[in-house]
Amino acid sequence: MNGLGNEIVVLDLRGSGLAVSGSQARAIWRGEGLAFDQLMALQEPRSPGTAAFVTIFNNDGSEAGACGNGTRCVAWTLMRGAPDEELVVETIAGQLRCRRTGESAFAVEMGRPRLAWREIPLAEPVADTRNVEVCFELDGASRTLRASAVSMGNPHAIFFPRGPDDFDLARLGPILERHPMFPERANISRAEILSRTHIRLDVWERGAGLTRACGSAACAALVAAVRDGRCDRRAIVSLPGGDLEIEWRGGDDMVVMTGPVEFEFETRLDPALFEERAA
Ligand SMILES: N[C@@H](CCC[C@H](N)C(=O)O)C(=O)O
Repeated sequence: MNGLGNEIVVLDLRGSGLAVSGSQARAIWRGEGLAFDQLMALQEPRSPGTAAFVTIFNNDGSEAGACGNGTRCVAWTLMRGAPDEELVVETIAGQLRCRRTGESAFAVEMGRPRLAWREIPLAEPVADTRNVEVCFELDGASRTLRASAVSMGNPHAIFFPRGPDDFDLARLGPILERHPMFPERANISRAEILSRTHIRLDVWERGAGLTRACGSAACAALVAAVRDGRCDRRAIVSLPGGDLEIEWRGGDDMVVMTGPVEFEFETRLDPALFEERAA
């Protein structure tokens, strides 16, 4: 499947008694036609009232606590052929309520943003996480950039450069993703405020690189823009793959992401094959 071109494999392991490891996820990514940005592995629910437990892998085999585009794909998969219009899934970061808003469109309550330095996490105390100083060497010269850091269940650093040419994401993404300030690495975004209700966003994803869209980054970017007083609480976030609507609700602090999904194809995997490839 894909969510705005963010390539997602939904692997339904419910009822199989199987689990997938990081090295198996990497092996699946090498399977023919299966290259993904994220793999969403569905397992039996762990908490009452939830439809499935979802383990999220990036294509480098690392695990993530959140994936907005992938969660919409999971909602589509779980609601397929069922009359349900709403369900809750669980990840290591918490429970996410998903609601159908159109034939192939879903709204996901992505959780409350975590803004304290320990929660993101950052490597050292930072009083104002809207203004995190990141120093590094590039071409033999020292550079300092400032990011707004937000966790949406996964760590995000949002940069607001003067113009897109001031921030070469393909070059800076891999350096900043692994910067010592981000002990669990970070998703790196370049954001441009087009108006109070419109943000343009490009994302270098932790564990996956440049992608056409990243739902949790879109949420983090709106939160960062609202914290700076630059955007209203509801805005369109335009990514290379298309638009997401993001709202950071004032009442309950919840961030809600709404957008489409696309089904591409379905196949069956032989677990033995991927055991061999992972070895
Ligand atoms: N594509 C995702 C984010 C996936 C996880 C991320 N790369 C991480 O490691 O935190 C999205 O749509 O949110």
